Parts: sequence; C-alpha cells; structure tokens
Amino acid sequence: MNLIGMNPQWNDRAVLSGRGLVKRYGTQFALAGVDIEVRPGEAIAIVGPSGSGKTTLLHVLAGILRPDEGEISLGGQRIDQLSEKKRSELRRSEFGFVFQQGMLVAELTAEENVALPMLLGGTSRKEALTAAREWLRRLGLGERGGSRPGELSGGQAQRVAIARALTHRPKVIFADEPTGALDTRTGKETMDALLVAAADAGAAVLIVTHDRELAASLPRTVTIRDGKISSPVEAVA
Ligand SMILES: Nc1ncnc2c1ncn2[C@@H]1O[C@H](COP(=O)(O)OP(=O)(O)OP(=O)(O)O)[C@@H](O)[C@H]1O
Repeated sequence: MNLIGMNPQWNDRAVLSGRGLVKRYGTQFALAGVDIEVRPGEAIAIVGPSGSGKTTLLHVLAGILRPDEGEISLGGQRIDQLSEKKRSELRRSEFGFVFQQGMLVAELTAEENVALPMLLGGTSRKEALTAAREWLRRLGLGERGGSRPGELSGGQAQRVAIARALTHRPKVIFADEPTGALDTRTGKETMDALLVAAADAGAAVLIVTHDRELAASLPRTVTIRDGKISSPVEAVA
C-alpha cells in the first residue's frame, strides 16, 4: 500500500481531516488556520457570514484549491500535495459535488448526466446507466431518466444532481448552497432527499448554507468567521 505521509496523530476515525488550513488571496486570508475532522457518514452544516470563507473551505477540502499552508488527509492519507491530475482523479472517484444550480449537461438525458462521472472513471456504459437508473429511482425520478434538464423542474434537476454526486459511491459529498435556488418547500424536500440518499450511500456530507433552519436540523454545525472556525454550535436537543 502506498500511503503518502500517513500521520499517526490524526484521528483515524475521520474520513476527511484538515489541519492548520490557510488560504490567502493577496494579503487577504480567506482561511486563517482551520482544523476540521469529518467522520464517516456524518452530515455537517457549514455556516457563517458572507465572505467568511465557507466556499473556500469546501474547495480546499475537496482538492479544488490547494491550501497555502496546512494538511488534508483522506482516510489517513495526505492528499494536499498530490498533483493536479491525481487530485482530479480523487475528486472523481472519492468525492461528489452538488452546487446551487445543478450544472447538468443540457444535451444529455437525466440518466446520462447521472452516469457521467462513472463513465469518465472508466465504468462501462451499461453498468453506469444501470447504477444511474437505480439512484434516480431512489430519488423519486424513476420515470424521468430520459428527460433532458430543460424538461425538469428546479427541484427535479437538483435531485438529478444529487444522484450524479452519489452514483459512484463517494466517501464525501460537498454541497454548496444546494437549495439556494429553490423555494422553501422544494428546498426542504431536496435537502431531505440529499441527506437520506447520502446516508443510504454511507457518504459524509458537508453542506454550505445560509439557511439557519436547515443548519439547525443537522447534527453538527461548523461556524466560520473571518476564515476561522468560531466556537462550534451543536444542535440543541
Ligand atoms: N478567487 C478569489 N480571488 C480573490 N479573493 C477571493 C477569491 N475567492 C474568494 N475570495 C475572498 O475570500 C474570502 C472568502 O470567500 P468565500 O467565497 O470562501 O466566502 P463565503 O463564506 O463562501 O461567502 P458567501 O457566503 O458570500 O458565498 C472573501 O473575502 C472573498 O472575497
């Protein structure tokens, strides 16, 4: 096994860990020293004022951005120093992403959109489409696999994006304002669908949100202020 920079001090229960994460833009600190540990299968809301560093934290943990300082580990293996190519492979195989707008490919059907990460990862078309149909069914879209994004409602399109994020069975889902473009009721239904599907897949979920009610409904909330984690607010029973 080729483990890069295994750090025995890290909590081996964590699926994803960030230690001392710093990200600067010019002289501005978007992240000013963040420590975070994500346990397998847990759902975490990331909240904080606009510009506090939430999206930057998500992007650094997901390997989209490289931190200026600090270490990131996935299952005990350092990933922050991997090449762009390796990080891109890792994002495709180990992580799933849900953005505010589904970012679906307009020319492809719902099931082709869902199958895409698996196809890019080398899975056969037949296997990828079978898995895609199964996840669409679980998300209540069994009848819509042949529809193109333009034929779906906002909530349906977001559920297609959720299926796409989960079909390859990632360890962690990164969701940035996944319900921000939806009305309150559809947003809640979509969020419930995301949480149930992620639990079903055994994936941890990190959700950046401005929605206090949503954040309060998750078992763990991490608050970012000025690029730092301020005292964590745990949901009150
Ligand atoms: N590409 C960039 N170039 C320069 N500064 C950036 C860039 N991306 C983010 N920043 C700055 O870093 C800080 C953190 O931004 P970030 O987008 O992470 O905040 P956020 O908490 O997600 O904000 P919002 O809730 O408004 O989406 C902000 O001050 C922002 O202006």
